[in-house]
Amino acid sequence: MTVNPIRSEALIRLEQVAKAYAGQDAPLPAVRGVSLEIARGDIFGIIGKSGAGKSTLLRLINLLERPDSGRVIVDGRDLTALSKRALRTARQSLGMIFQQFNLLQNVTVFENVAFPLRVHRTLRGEALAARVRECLDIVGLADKSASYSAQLSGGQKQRVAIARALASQPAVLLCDEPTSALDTETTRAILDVLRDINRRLSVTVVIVTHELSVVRALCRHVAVMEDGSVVEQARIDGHQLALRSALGLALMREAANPYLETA
Ligand SMILES: Nc1ncnc2c1ncn2[C@@H]1O[C@H](COP(=O)(O)OP(=O)(O)OP(=O)(O)O)[C@@H](O)[C@H]1O
Repeated sequence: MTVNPIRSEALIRLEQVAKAYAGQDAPLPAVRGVSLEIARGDIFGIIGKSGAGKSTLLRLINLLERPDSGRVIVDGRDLTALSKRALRTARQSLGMIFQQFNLLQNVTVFENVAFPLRVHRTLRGEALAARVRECLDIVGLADKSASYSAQLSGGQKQRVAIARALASQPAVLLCDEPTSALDTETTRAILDVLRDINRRLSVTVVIVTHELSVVRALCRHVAVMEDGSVVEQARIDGHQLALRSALGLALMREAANPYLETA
């Protein structure tokens, strides 16, 4: 069952989005007609076990995956109805970060952050340099501008990726398992950065994770996914989260006893 709590203002609205990948004999459904709303300014978690369709759902929001059916509405615009060119522009308001950081290896931190601004010709010269410095400052890496990715720790790499995602001043930051490659302490620091960006810059954060502790620490709302469907949505109040679905209860049991964790 998909529950849709009433929200003040939906920045992101998914209407019955479905996506199947080509299989050997028949298409393999990854997301099965999901509808949900994410409010402007929210920090929204998507949790579930491996293969549940979380990453696919996230990639449907910026149309990195195009839905087979359904509509993706961001800030009142139906992305599925846009031309390629209009979609390229619309995507600039949807920043994204990944588990493996996806930095360019052969250029400096500065050039990594400058990359989207150069590609989209948003800024140049001193204005571009000022924007890059501003973004590196937000993630606490102002002193690493001239470093290369190989010289950085995992946490620093993810900070650079966040700075790069912020360069185009997005309204939304889509985060695909951003802390799964990081240790506990670094995870906490990256979650602090994401919380700070949400609060100070009013960026709406959508985060895919298989860790309930990440949802508890960071999110205000969560959707639980199982086998391509959202089986439950819940609000997190002061880090308190009570899930009721069978999967939600299992996730809570596993989080209480990490040795059981299988996600
Ligand atoms: N590019 C692809 N081509 C074919 N099948 C895919 C592709 N991407 C995902 N799938 C399949 O779609 C289903 C959902 O995958 P998805 O990565 O969205 O799940 P997930 O919940 O994010 O899992 P994980 O936590 O392991 O990343 C899985 O069965 C997966 O094997």
